[in-house]
Amino acid sequence: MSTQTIEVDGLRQRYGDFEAVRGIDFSVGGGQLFALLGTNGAGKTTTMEVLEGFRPAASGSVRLLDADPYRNRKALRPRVGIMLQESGLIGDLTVAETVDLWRDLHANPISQDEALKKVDLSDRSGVAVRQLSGGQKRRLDLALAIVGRPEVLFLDEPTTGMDPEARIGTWKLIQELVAGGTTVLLTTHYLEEAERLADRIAIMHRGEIRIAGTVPEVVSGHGDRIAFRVPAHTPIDTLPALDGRAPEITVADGFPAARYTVTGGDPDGRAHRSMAVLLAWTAQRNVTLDRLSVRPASLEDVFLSIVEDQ
Ligand SMILES: Nc1ncnc2c1ncn2[C@@H]1O[C@H](COP(=O)(O)OP(=O)(O)OP(=O)(O)O)[C@@H](O)[C@H]1O
Repeated sequence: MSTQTIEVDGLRQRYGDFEAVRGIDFSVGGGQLFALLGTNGAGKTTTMEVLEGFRPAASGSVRLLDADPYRNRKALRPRVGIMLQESGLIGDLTVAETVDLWRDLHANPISQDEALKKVDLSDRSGVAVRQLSGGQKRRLDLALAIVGRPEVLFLDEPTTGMDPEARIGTWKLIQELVAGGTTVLLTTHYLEEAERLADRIAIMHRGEIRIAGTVPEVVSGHGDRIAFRVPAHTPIDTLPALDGRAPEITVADGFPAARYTVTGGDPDGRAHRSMAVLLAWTAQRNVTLDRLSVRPASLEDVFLSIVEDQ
């Protein structure tokens, strides 16, 4: 018996000759939220579809609630909530009728009122689905996914198309569900969403998981960033190499801007030693650096370094 609610070992998936998922491993414990991030076409939805039982694993092993999700799809269905990337809502039904239709599929659903309240659609209950905005349809999709009190929730880009207020409301709801013990697998293109919600993340690219862990684990080891602008006409070709790297120079509004990535060489102080070298250079030349900033690598920096590194 597995202690993990979701377990993926060596999963591979093909469409004809094209291998969309190339041997990935991850697991998600009960009451945890795991976020799959990645480029378009990285294989996130394909991975989720295997876990949802829509298709068998071509190779490798996938377990959901200690069962094979494809073979045991019928038995697992009442325990699982699914919010697909594209919804299959019926345009002629009202919001309330749609929720009731889904409630009828479950043994112990939450009430219609509660479902609509959770996604802030109570005032739209009598409106035909076709008249909802894109963001409101996403919220209805979420209500349908949680109506049966699922133990595991699959959310494929849940907040795409939502305005900032709806997105924050949705994050709050997801956090409440996780706090109540629901296990969530989420895909998203919003790095902030993953940072806010996820216990652990994985960044996928071209069918592979390139890095995984908690957000601090994922960004650690990717160094500090030093950035600044210098006055026009400063001899930037004399800027020192820091941590063995020349600066990346761009010109914005007529001012040369420099950026360094500092990854090592200063175990206890990170960018401190590099900063000392840089400030010595400014003192020698009597140059004042404008908008000088030093910060640790962000999730976006790590994401871009993975995507740019073909
Ligand atoms: N039914 C299909 N037939 C053929 N190829 C497919 C099919 N579904 C997906 N693919 C291909 O498999 C790859 C992975 O697609 P998938 O939808 O899993 O990616 P994703 O990471 O979810 O992307 P996105 O962020 O754009 O939603 C893509 O190159 C896609 O074109």
